Amino acid sequence: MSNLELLPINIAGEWRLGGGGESTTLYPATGEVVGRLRAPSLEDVEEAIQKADHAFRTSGWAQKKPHERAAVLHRVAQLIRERAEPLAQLQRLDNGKPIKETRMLVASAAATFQFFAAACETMEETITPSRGDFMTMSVYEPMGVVAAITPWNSPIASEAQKLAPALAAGNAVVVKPAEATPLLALELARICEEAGVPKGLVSVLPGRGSVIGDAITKHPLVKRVSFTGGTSTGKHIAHIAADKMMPVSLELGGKSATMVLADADIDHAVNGVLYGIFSSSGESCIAGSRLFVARSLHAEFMQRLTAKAAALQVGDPADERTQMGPLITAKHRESIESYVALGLSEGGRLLTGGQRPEGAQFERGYYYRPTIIDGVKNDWQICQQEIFGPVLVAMPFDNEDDLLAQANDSVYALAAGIWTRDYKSAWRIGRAVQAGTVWINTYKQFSISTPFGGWRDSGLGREKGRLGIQQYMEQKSMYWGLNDQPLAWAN
Ligand SMILES: NC(=O)c1ccc[n+]([C@@H]2O[C@H](COP(=O)([O-])OP(=O)(O)OC[C@H]3O[C@@H](n4cnc5c(N)ncnc54)[C@H](O)[C@@H]3O)[C@@H](O)[C@H]2O)c1
Ligand SMILES: O=S(=O)(O)c1ccc(CO)cc1
Repeated sequence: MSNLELLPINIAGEWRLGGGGESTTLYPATGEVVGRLRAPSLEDVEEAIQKADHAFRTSGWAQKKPHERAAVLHRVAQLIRERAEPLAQLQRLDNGKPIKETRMLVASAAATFQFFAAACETMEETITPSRGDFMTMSVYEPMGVVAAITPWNSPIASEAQKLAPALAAGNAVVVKPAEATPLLALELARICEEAGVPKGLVSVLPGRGSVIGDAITKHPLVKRVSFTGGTSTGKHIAHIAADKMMPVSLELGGKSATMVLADADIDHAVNGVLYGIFSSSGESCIAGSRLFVARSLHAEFMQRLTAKAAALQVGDPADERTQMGPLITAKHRESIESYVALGLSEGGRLLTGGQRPEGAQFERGYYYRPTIIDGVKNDWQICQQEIFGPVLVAMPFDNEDDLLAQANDSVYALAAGIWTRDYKSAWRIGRAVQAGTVWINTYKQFSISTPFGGWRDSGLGREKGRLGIQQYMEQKSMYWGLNDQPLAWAN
């Protein structure tokens, strides 16, 4: 497939080859080339941002009545649904996620556009009765050009989560997808164009983060960056933003605690813990990667968990039965292998996995077996660093205080899971655990109307939810004088 034609990229509505170097997208299950493009040059970035700003000011998108913008975004949702299967297959080729999961991601992308279409139509400016002889009004204005910088693990979902509210709010958007997975962002831009988003309002600039991402973030016409990715990149972006006094939202890494109490429904908890860590091959910011099990249940639970983990269907992402596909790249697999070696050298006990699967079907892809390391201590590096792969570390706890002290002892605070039949324990622990999202007797479930984001090193700001649109707008308070008398001094 390496004689594939070079794909055009979208520079402010013009589909053409970028002026930068060639980059290829590999299918992680086989290493085959599934996409080739030329990255944008820095001149292309400049042109895209200048034209996006021009389109923002002249296309009339920001001035459209909200229901008119909503109609276009509803069409985007409709087109995504009509093309759901090809989009799901493209996402599978782009990053190797099993087809069952990519179908869910595509459905969620359509729902995201639908939700923000409705949010834009129903968002009201507020008028408040006020002190004195004036009426006050709080209104929201679009910002101009905003940037969406996304990672490789769930491109269509993270791109929809940024594009939909940013467009709903009336902005122009520059999307910078991850180097490894540019294909979905390009398709989404085509769909937006077809649905009636004005030309020039959306650009897709794939390329190296340290070059293209940096140039976008620093550009004076870029008024906001919505970033999803690693914590160190997020901090770098926050520094640039501070210099520009630019608002940012940062959806970053995690090392989420899953807690199984002594009274948990064991079957459900085993299933939930497995899904929480091994779906998406653990390449998920919210992966439940640190497991705490009540000491009285620990031995039995680990035995059942290990047996089920070892039996998970690892294999071809195109196969409907596959539960775990390959990792994104050979290099990422090497990083996971070195984390496992580190955990074992720290004293962890390998219960299952810890190696590549054997067999002809695994030879070309970047596969790794579901891995569980027990007997760790929460302050070991294997428990503190985000691995972003199919590696679960497990340890017992003695009581609620001990559990909370360990669960909260992390620089990350993105998500947590609690498995218990006792609603009072669930409430107490759920309130005391430090995390942006807490799942009780479930895991890794989402509603577009519920805000999502992290605390501490897991991020700043929230995406989704009714207020998700407001982060793409500047708020303005207006005072209307109602007094016929001249303004008095010093009131
Ligand atoms: N909290 C969330 O919602 C969420 C969701 C998915 C992934 N993540 C996190 O993403 C990480 C994995 O993704 P990744 O490896 O692609 O992350 P990454 O930080 O390396 O890259 C993310 C994006 O940032 C770009 N980038 C890199 N350097 C940049 C710079 N200097 N300026 C601007 N942009 C730059 C990359 O090109 C890419 O598009 C994990 O840490 C994971 O936890 C978080
Ligand atoms: O890291 S992922 O599991 O892909 C993921 C996708 C979406 C969201 C928020 O909607 C969070 C994490």
